[in-house]
Amino acid sequence: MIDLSQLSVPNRLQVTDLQFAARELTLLLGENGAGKSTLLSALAGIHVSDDSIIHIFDKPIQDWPLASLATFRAWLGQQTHSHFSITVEEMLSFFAQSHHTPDWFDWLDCLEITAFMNRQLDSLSGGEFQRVQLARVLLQAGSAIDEGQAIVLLDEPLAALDLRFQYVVMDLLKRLRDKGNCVVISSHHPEFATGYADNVLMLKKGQVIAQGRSENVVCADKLSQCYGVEPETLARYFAGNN
Ligand SMILES: Nc1ncnc2c1ncn2[C@@H]1O[C@H](COP(=O)(O)OP(=O)(O)OP(=O)(O)O)[C@@H](O)[C@H]1O
Repeated sequence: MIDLSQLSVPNRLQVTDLQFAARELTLLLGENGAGKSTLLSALAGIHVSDDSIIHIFDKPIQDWPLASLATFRAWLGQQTHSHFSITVEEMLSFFAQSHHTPDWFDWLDCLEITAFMNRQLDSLSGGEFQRVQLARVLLQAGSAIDEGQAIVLLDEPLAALDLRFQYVVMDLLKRLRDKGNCVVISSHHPEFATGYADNVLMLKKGQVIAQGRSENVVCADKLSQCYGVEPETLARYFAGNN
């Protein structure tokens, strides 16, 4: 679905030859400032330099009008609060108007949003707000997601979520992937690579330092290189997760 031949953002990111396929969930890992958001926003068609070569469904990304992209590309940026004094329901129904799908109710149920539909957006906790943002971006591309034809790009979808909701969201993303959608997310939770991600892409200082199947990439030496954490510390961390 996405074929990136070249992407160059001076002093931020330099990557070549990356493919993101249908029915695959890719996890982007990397320390703060590694370039994950820069990569995701370029794949989303935002801030793409003229000399970048990225094809979405075989068409150069620069040739896609943003309004067309928005119908099949779900994009979650990093946003921690709302600038609007409206209710959750008002905000979500704005996105529901043109893309109402049966999955809409499942997503609200799954993300447990129905209980606070009448609350003001700016009164929500960080995790509640993040769940509403996830519902919003899925809803926007709802029809394409339902048909398994969407590209779902989420920058730190697990940020602010408690442990249970981290699993809820990862399970939801896995279901979207299983429908045929292409899912690419960034996260600071490498432990979710196993059992959820088909591929892992590790970035450091704007370069890819490792990529491939989760079991080959998420190992102590590569994580140590990626984050600059001692292998012994990582071993303790992963032992604690078992
Ligand atoms: N608008 C901008 N102008 C200039 N430099 C930027 C801009 N946004 C980000 N950067 C820089 O680009 C680099 C990559 O940033 P990016 O946000 O892509 O990293 P990240 O991997 O998503 O980090 P984090 O885990 O902290 O979210 C960083 O050095 C950052 O300071």
